[in-house]
Amino acid sequence: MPQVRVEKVCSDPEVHLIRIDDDRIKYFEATWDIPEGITYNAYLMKLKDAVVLFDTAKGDYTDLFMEALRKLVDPKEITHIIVHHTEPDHSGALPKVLEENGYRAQIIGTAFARNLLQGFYGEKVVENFRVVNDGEEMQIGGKTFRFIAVPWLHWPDTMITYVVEDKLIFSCDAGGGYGIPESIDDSDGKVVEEYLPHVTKYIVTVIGHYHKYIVQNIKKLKELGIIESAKMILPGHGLVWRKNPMRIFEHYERVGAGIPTKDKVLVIYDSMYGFVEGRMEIVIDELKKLNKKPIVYRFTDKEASAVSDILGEVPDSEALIIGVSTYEADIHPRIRYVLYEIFDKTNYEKPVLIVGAFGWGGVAGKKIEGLITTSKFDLVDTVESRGMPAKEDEEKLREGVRKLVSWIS
Ligand SMILES: Cc1cc2nc3c(=O)[nH]c(=O)nc-3n(C[C@H](O)[C@H](O)[C@H](O)COP(=O)(O)O)c2cc1C
Repeated sequence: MPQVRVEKVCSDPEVHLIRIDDDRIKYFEATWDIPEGITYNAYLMKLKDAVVLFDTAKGDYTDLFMEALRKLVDPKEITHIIVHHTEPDHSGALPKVLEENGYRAQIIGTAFARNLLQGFYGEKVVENFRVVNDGEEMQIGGKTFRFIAVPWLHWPDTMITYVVEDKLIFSCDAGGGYGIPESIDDSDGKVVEEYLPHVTKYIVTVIGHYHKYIVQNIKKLKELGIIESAKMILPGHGLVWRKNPMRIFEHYERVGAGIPTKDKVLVIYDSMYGFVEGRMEIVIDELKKLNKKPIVYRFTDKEASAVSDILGEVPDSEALIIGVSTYEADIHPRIRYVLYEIFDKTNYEKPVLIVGAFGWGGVAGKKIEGLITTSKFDLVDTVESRGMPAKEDEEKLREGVRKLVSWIS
């Protein structure tokens, strides 16, 4: 059952986190398996003559959100609502907030955000909307709020807010992750270590399609000098970063650039009746002999891996091995979908070995080769043959793995 956590994260200025812990969700964006759940973070800042709300929560949890908000402030007293990104997991409760606010608050966001809010919730919601441009500053309650556009992190509407005097970055989706961390901030190293793989999975599934913008936007923020000096990063999902604020953007940069973890090789395969699997056992054995660490995801008649988990493993892998059967003169449907998402969301310059099995005419290997040609990945070799692997197939498979490993080193 989703819970709400309300905690003061900063005393001067007074900032409260309102975090909805969504453990009911199964498929984020109706697609990505997230048994780890997700949080929706909003923040309330109380200043001398202003009360500022940064984002809201998913519409399903409007009542929970309003209850928490009312404990902190009479919604009528909210003077400004900053909308960093209009995706409904952050904006769903906005119409209700405005209704209880009596439409007094000024809403602040990009021109894109204004149009999207109007489309999602109607004209009334944007009546008092103030469009801000990239780099624009506003004085609110004695503080300087600088708004910085970070387009495609994760939509074209997205911006972050930098509170200049206090060096606080309200970063919405940028800096966020899946999971429901047991603490609210990064003070516990163990919590951070458990959380970061969920961040990687979030980055690739949610922002991966635009991953070049991760690198570009972080470069932009670094050039503005606000990341190095940030005292706190307050994202729209997951942990608040106040012990080591740099860490989350360093992690984003590593994922964006696809920096590998030494010796990690991602192995993905389908096998309907065990013929591909027989090949993969040889491949995995050879990888281990060469001191590589295979991470294996499979699709069989007994198990199906979550595609979101597979995608989360790609950025820090040194190389990929794809095992595939030919299915109705095409790539097996499970692998077809996985590859579609890999090439779309995690398109990195990494070597790939294809291992295939077929019955009467191999097609899958050739089709994957074609897909690799139009991606950033590099084809090392294709080892494809009929049915049960013969002795000479085994030698070719081991040779293929050796080629892949020498490509990495
Ligand atoms: C539904 C289905 C469709 C298949 N389509 C083809 C095909 O179009 N061409 C081919 O050469 N083999 C085809 N095969 C045979 C498999 O590719 C072959 O048996 C392969 O060894 C399967 O490996 P696996 O048991 O590890 O999945 C098909 C098999 C099945 C069950």
